[in-house]
Amino acid sequence: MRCSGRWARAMAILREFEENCGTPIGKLRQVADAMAVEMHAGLASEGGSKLKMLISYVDNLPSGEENGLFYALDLGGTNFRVIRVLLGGKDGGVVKQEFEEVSIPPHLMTGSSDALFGFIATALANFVATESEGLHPSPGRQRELGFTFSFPVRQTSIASGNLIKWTKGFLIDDVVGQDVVGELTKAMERIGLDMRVSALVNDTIGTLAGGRYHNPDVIAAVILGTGTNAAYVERAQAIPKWHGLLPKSGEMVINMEWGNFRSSHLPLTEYDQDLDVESLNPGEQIFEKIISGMYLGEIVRRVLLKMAEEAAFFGDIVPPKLKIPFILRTPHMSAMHHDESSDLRVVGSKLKDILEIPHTSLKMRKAIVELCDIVATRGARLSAAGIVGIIKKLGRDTVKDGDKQKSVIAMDGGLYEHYSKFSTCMESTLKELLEKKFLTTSPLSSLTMAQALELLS
Ligand SMILES: Nc1ncnc2c1ncn2[C@@H]1O[C@H](COP(=O)(O)OP(=O)(O)O)[C@@H](O)[C@H]1O
Ligand SMILES: O=P(O)(O)OC[C@H]1O[C@@H](O)[C@H](O)[C@@H](O)[C@@H]1O
Repeated sequence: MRCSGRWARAMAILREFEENCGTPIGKLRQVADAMAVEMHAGLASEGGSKLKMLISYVDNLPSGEENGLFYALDLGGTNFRVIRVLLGGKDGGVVKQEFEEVSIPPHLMTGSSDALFGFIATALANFVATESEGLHPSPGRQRELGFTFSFPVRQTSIASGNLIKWTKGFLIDDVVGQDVVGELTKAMERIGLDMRVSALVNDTIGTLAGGRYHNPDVIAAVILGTGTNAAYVERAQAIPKWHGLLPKSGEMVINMEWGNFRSSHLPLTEYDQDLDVESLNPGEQIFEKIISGMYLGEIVRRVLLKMAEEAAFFGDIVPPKLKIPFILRTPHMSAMHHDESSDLRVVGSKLKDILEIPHTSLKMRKAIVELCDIVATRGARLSAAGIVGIIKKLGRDTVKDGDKQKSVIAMDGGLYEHYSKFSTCMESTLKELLEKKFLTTSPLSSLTMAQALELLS
């Protein structure tokens, strides 16, 4: 009786959580509409919305005919990458590329500016030293560097911008408000590395530019990695807060910083509130905290902890490791969620290896997989609603009769790339949102909305 009472209590906790995470199609439509409204508000004036809608100064996207040797570095929320690429012009495409990826030492995320940028400059110098034959710049030509920086920056030009705030797991006070290109340039000079930063872009804009290099129909980009964000191509005339010269192209890429989106329609739970309060940036990045890779595993841990504390889900003793924030990472959650074995042995091994919970029954493991599915489904469906918000803002959510318009969204990020149940759910939700919309407007169009919208990884 005691066990069955505990089991019932644990299942009640799980059912309540599932209820509060619900994303019925009507709610997703409200989220999409709210995203479009906030986009307009963020373009109208500085501070007009939680969406910063940052001007990127990128008003000319790649044509695919570029040529030459280029270096890039990408500072993300978890990984740091250095890349060199030789582009071969119209017919040559990407002739050769080499890259190295390193995990960012956690202590650098909360240390000093000199330590972080010194680490970056040194890694870059080491990479430049490995240039192989055929990958040298033309004699006398300074090496140029594209700097992809995955944090909100108020750009002051294509190659300069001041950090607005840190997000994800970073918190380095002496960089906030500083020009991150200046910080990197000083670090490169300190070690005698002769390179010029010719562009500073957010990683969503890098993804959009990379997508457009291959496909002229790319109009937006979404990152689902450690954090989440989106960028898209806006008409320069549609940016009231922009008082600069109108670009020749008539276009301006906008970094939405959609991770900071907030709406009363978002299905937030007590676990999300607690996670936010205890985070490095309380009150900020709420959308990011319920859909991106840094946080999904942590949400699962918090629900399991409540089930353990209030329903003795793992027995009379609450497993000590279960109390450690962020000990359960999203890749661990993903492995459990994708466990196809009949006895859910992957779930069992993760619980044993990560949380030191050696014995679990099959029905416990099934409940844990169900919990992973609830968290991932909410994140995936909200991501799709965000994309539909962009499409709606651009007036591309309906296809006029006979119109062959294609809207391609460039996708990137380790969560999207590796968590297949997440990305599959996101894509099916997009179809659900667009097909329904399509059927209520003009069912005779040559393209269904789902066909008119394509995701490019
Ligand atoms: N196998 C996986 N399953 C689910 N999520 C994953 C997996 N591997 C990585 N991730 C998520 O992707 C994030 C890394 O994203 P990535 O885009 O590679 O780097 P960054 O966020 O530093 O730019 C990790 O923080 C993690 O949350
Ligand atoms: O590539 P990452 O680390 O997942 O970053 C995605 C997004 O993470 C958010 O936290 C940042 O504010 C964005 O600027 C960034 O684009």
